[in-house]
Amino acid sequence: MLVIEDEPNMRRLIGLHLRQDGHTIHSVESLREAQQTLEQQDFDVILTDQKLPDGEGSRLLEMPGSAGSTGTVVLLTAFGTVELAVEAMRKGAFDFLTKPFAADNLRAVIARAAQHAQLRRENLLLRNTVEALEGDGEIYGTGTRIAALRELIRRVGRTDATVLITGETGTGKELVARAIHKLSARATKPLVTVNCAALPDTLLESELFGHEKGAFTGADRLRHGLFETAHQGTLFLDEVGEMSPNAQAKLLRALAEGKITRLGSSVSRDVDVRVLLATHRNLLREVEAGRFRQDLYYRLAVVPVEVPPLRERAEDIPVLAKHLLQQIASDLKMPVRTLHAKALKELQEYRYPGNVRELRNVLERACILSADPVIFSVNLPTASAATPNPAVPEEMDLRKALADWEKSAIVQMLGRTHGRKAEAARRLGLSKSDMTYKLAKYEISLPEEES
Ligand SMILES: Nc1ncnc2c1ncn2[C@@H]1O[C@H](COP(=O)(O)OP(=O)(O)OP(=O)(O)O)[C@@H](O)[C@H]1O
Repeated sequence: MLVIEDEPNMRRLIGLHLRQDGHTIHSVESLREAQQTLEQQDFDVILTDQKLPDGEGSRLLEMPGSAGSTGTVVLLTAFGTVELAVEAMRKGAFDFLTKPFAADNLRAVIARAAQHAQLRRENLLLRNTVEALEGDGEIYGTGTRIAALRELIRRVGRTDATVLITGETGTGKELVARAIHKLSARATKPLVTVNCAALPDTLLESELFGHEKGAFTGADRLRHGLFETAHQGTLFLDEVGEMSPNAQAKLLRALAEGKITRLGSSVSRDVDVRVLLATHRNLLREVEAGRFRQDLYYRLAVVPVEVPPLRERAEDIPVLAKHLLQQIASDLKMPVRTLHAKALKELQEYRYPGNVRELRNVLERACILSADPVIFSVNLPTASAATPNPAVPEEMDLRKALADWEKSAIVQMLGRTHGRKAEAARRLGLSKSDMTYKLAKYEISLPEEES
């Protein structure tokens, strides 16, 4: 609790009564001191005298970033100023007490205020839990790579380390972030997620760090940044590779010093936030290209967690597919479909440029289209199926990539046809002379009798 009262006797009396009820109390004597304290720290309940040496206590309700928005405010008013108190309640004060008051009265009002603050906190928590329940949060998979990932999550979960989660799109990076948060000591505090790619530069900054009223055109009121919202909890910055240099500099400061500054403000605030980040980019390459700050990279990459692409863990597909089919059935309110062995085989041979998210889409389509409770065949996008790795990197030599792919397709097909050139050419849709030309071009040699 924060108590703002300039009369020493009254301050002592209030402290005496409330400490008896187990409240922890911080006292100040003026509005100015109160504001400074509130800039550094949040309180559940704020009990303020209305008549303070430097102004009216109810002004706290209007000050940026203070009482009204973060704590439950109770006003102490002199006898005869009840109208003032009622007006303050309209502005968001929780209750008021008229001096002189009975100790019991004080304790009862503060107890209710504390309960209100507690409810508010629980409400926030509940909202987080509901969000987390959207998926059951479990990372499905039976393979060794998923087992290693789970083990790593368990280890970093217990710490407060900044974790950089990398992996292709749809591999489950957000799921990993949720799992880490859930295992941490911050699990009962908020997990706040921001997609850095979804917001333009300046908006991202004000979203993360907040802004004061009037900080820029359109900033018509104070806004708390998500760093403040995530106080004592976890902030998950998705697609961090897309951050502008400006935002990167501010993020670096927040991580290095544990302080943030709202746009348009000169006051820096302490924040206690654990940061998790994800990107589908190779950040080291972004550093080399001068698009990502090196100092920030080294701060982020303390504990890298890599989520492997789905095509490298086909052994996980049976379990994942089963789980996703149940999820789909419940989402679409339809009976659970099962997979025929043939369909499962098709799924395990596909390369999934969109990873688990794509697997889910494929299954959802199959569920909707299949009249049978058993899915015999899934409709996989053939164009991508024939492409070696459709996730296009930041820069590439397309001609070389195509040549490599062509060579690899020919070698694979020759393997399948046990080196029979004519058969391989037929299956690849090539003429015999084309095939001869390409074998020479790629220096593919065949056993004498076959070539
Ligand atoms: N191992 C897994 N077990 C269960 N569900 C998974 C698993 N991996 C991914 N999913 C599901 O796949 C979908 C995509 O996962 P998620 O959003 O975490 O991917 P992402 O890597 O963060 O994607 P992006 O890079 O596009 O943000 C989600 O619905 C998630 O629940």
